[in-house]
Amino acid sequence: MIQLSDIHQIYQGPSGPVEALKGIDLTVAPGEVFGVIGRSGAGKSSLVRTINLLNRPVRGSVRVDGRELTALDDAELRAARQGIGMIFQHFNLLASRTVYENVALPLELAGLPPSDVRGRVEPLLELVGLTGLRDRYPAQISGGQKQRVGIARALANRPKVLLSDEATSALDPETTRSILALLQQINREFGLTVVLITHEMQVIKQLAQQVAVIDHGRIVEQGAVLDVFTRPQHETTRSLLDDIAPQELPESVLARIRTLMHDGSSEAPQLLRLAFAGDDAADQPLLSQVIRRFGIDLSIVHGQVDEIQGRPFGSLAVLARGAGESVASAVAYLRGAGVAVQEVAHV
Ligand SMILES: Nc1ncnc2c1ncn2[C@@H]1O[C@H](COP(=O)(O)OP(=O)(O)OP(=O)(O)O)[C@@H](O)[C@H]1O
Repeated sequence: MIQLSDIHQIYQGPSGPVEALKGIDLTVAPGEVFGVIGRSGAGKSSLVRTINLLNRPVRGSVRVDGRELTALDDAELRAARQGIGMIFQHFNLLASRTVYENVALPLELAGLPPSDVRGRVEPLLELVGLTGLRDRYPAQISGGQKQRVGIARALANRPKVLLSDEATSALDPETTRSILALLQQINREFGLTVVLITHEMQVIKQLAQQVAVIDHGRIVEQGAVLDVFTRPQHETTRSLLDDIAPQELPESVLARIRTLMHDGSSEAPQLLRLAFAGDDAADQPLLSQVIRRFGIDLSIVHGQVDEIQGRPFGSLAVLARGAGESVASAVAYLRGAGVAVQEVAHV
């Protein structure tokens, strides 16, 4: 649905050129929710605004729904943009227009007669739960309600793609969850392709199926959310994941592990960090299997289990103790069963 190839963006800053995007390649499949995450200044806004050419790259190709947008003239681009809705962090509503009139605006601009406009706007207000607030002005509704207006307006032209530029960053956690649930409903009901940018892993966790991590204008890691969460490869990904799943063990736990590791027994235990995701690895009694099969002892020293879009995702720190190669064999067995195992050498 979306294909970005070798995208470069350079801005003229006060102290010289700023290279904001340095050769981005990205493919988003139809109907997918694709998240782009990065720290402030990484290039997220520049990237998402490239997809509808609000931001025209200095180099590279932007293909959306089979069309090369960079090759279109102004009129063609305006028409193509009707297929790409967008929502914003600060909602960008017109203060002088009511909720209804804000949602109607893109349809009026597209030249639809008022009766057709009504036929489109009313179901959209119902979809986003704002029918009762249709005559209010933006100043008279909450932030979450403003974003619902933004979503209804973005859907007015029945786009195939929805771009979300930090759409929940100005909202509290509970309102964020309800807006993300609405976006998920829209993605499922209409098969809309969604590209969202965020600096919060929580947003990726709740909504995205695929994720790309952007750092200093480059994609440093990308893949299915479950894979990236269980096997983060890049330092930036690990530090972003820290917000929802701490990558380092707390000092109090490390102190306990040090005591257990030096308790004077003949076999020094090995500290293992296990990360599992998805139904297969989580549902099997893997720990009891390796204990029986390889005759090892396992003590769980730390752990947490969470959920990504209804699928289990968790991490455990265990001390494994066994004779000869038994722990190494158990590690190989766990890896074979889809568990990411990290052998921690120094505590
Ligand atoms: N119009 C501009 N002129 C000059 N530099 C810019 C312009 N827009 C963005 N930049 C710079 O380009 C880089 C990427 O900015 P961008 O806004 O895309 O990042 P971001 O990841 O969205 O950050 P944030 O989350 O803080 O908005 C930053 O160094 C920023 O300062």
